[in-house]
This record gives sequence, structure tokens and C-alpha cells, in this order.
Amino acid sequence: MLVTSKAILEASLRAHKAGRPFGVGAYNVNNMEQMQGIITAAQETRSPVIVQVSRGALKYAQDKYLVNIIQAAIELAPEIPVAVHLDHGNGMEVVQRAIDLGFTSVMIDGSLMEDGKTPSDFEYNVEVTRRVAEYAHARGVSVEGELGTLGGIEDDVGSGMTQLTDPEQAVEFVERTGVDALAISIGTSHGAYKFKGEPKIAFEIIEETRRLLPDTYLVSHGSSSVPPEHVALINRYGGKMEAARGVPLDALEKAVARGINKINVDTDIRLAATGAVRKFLAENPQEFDPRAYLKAARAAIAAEIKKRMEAFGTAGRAPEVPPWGLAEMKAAYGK
Ligand SMILES: O=C(CO)COP(=O)(O)O
Ligand SMILES: O=C[C@H](O)COP(=O)(O)O
Ligand SMILES: [Zn+2]
Ligand SMILES: [Zn+2]
Repeated sequence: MLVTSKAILEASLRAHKAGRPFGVGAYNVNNMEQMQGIITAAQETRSPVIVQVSRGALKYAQDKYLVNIIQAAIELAPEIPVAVHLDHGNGMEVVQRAIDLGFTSVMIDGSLMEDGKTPSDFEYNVEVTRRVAEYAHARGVSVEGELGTLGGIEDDVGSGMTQLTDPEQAVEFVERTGVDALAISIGTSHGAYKFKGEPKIAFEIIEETRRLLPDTYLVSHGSSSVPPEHVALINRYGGKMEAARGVPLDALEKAVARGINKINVDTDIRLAATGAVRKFLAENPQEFDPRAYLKAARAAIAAEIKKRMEAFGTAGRAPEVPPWGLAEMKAAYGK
């Protein structure tokens, strides 16, 4: 069933308050096999799920292909609460496009300017996020903002791109923008090379933000765990990803226990697919039917996502999600 991300994240927040927390993975989707892998994992574990679409994914799949693939998955798995979310929207235009396409949730990432590269200032972030929230809420769509910029905690904090979130500033940000969910910077970063040494997560920032903002859904970006066995598989079959390193699953479990509700995962899906395809083609050099190796990729994706649904505690939680679609939320925001 198509729901807003607010419905799914509210279930997560209520469970946290009741002392039985679970986090919800938000998995990036770009094509049919990824969508099938994600929905299969959700069905086999009875998990609610957020599928998220980046601007790059929209471009790759010309919007329509992707939207219809996601729609097919929702129709074929009516028992699973699914939210369709825009990942890292960078301005009003792409947000409007996503909402026109039927997305039930959008992220506006105002921590960077519209070019997606230049760090913005706080006032710019507040203003663009506030405008998006107003527009989206009028249509029942959930909104995620971001405060702080992602990077490695071991980088030169404050001097470069990395800017860990200040929990007190987060309170002001949420009050002034009206966002439902807030992405906080806690030392993670996007991609397969997150840490040079030991992984380090700023758990104290999660705890303090959760304490100051008890009703805001908290989001951790850059949360792929970059499983060493997938990296090893890729390297064994001709890849070159020696220094890849992610956020271990037990650190993510700790983050959920401290108050993270949404956990963004893209890289792990890519690694699972690439490892499976490399292995399959190396072992079956005579094979030339793409269905053969894409099937292997799809199965590897489903297995990897199932692992996360179990680790984050999402498994079995589908019945806890309230049936809040766009119409219900439009009425609720209107009050
Ligand atoms: O944050 C993400 C998408 O918004 C994905 O992060 P990863 O690169 O760690 O998968
Ligand atoms: O946050 C970034 C996501 O991993 C999406 O990446 P992408 O822009 O390459 O699709
Ligand atoms: Zn950002
Ligand atoms: Zn992200």
C-alpha cells in the first residue's frame, strides 16, 4: 500500500517511545531488478519500506519508467506499506516534479546550494526548506530537511565539507521550517569509502538531538555498511575497491536504539549487484542473456536488504504503520 513516509516514520517513533525501537531503511532504486529485490525483501520479512529516488535515478530512467516500476511493486505487494521518496532534492523545481509524479515524500537538501556542491548558509537552508515544506504539506507530502553536511568525522571537521549537526541549531531549524524529518550529520558520508581508519559515529549527537526534538524523525544518510564480503567478491572477480569501508551494522543498530528512524542505503545495493554480476559472468563465460546475470543481482540485493530489515528491527513491523496516504495527511496538515 502506498503511504507517506510520515506514516512509516511515525510507527518507528512510536516504537522508540515504547521502548521497542526499529529503524526503517530507505533504499535507493534505479531500475526494475533493484525494485524487485527491495520489495521481495520487504515481503519476506513483513517490513514497511521507503524507496527513494535520486535526481540521478530520475534522469537515468526518464522519470516514467521508474515511477511505473515502483507502482507495479506497490500493486503486487498490497500488504507492504511503501513510501516513495525523493532523495536529495535541491530546489523547488525537482520537488514539484516528484510530487507531480506521485511521490509521497520529498527531501530538500538545503545544506548545499542548488548546484549540489557549494555549502549554503543556515538562512538559505531555512528559507528553501520552509518553502518546500509549505508546498509539500499542502499536498499531503512528507518532508525531510538536512542540517549539517555529510563527510568523514575524521576529516578536518568544520574546515571542509564536513559539518556535524549542532543539536540546538536543529531545534531552531525544525521550528522555522516545519519539516517532518531531519537528516543529521553524525560522521557518515555517501559512497563506498567512508572511513580511512576505524569507523566513528557521533552517537552523542543522535542522543542530544533526539532529546531536544522528541517528535521529529531523525535520518542517517550515508549508512551503507559496505560489507567486506561483497568488496572481497568484487575484488576477486576483477574489481578494484581495496579501501572501501562503511558503517558496520552493529553501529547502525546502536544509532537506531539512540533515536535514528530512517537509514539511507544505496551503496550496499550497488555492491551486492556488482559482486553478483562479476561472479556470475566469471563463472559462466558462455552466458550472454542479461536475464541470467540480472537474476543473480536481484537475488543478491534481496538477501542484503533482508539482512538490514532484520538488523534495524523493521522485520514484522508492517502492521504497525498507520494507513496515512496523501489524502489523510493533506487533511491533517490543514488543521
Ligand atoms: O545517503 C544515501 C542516499 O541518500 C546513501 O548512502 P550510502 O552511499 O552509504 O548508501
Ligand atoms: O545520496 C546519494 C545517493 O546515493 C544517490 O546517488 P546517485 O545520485 O548516484 O543516484
Ligand atoms: Zn546534504
Ligand atoms: Zn544521502
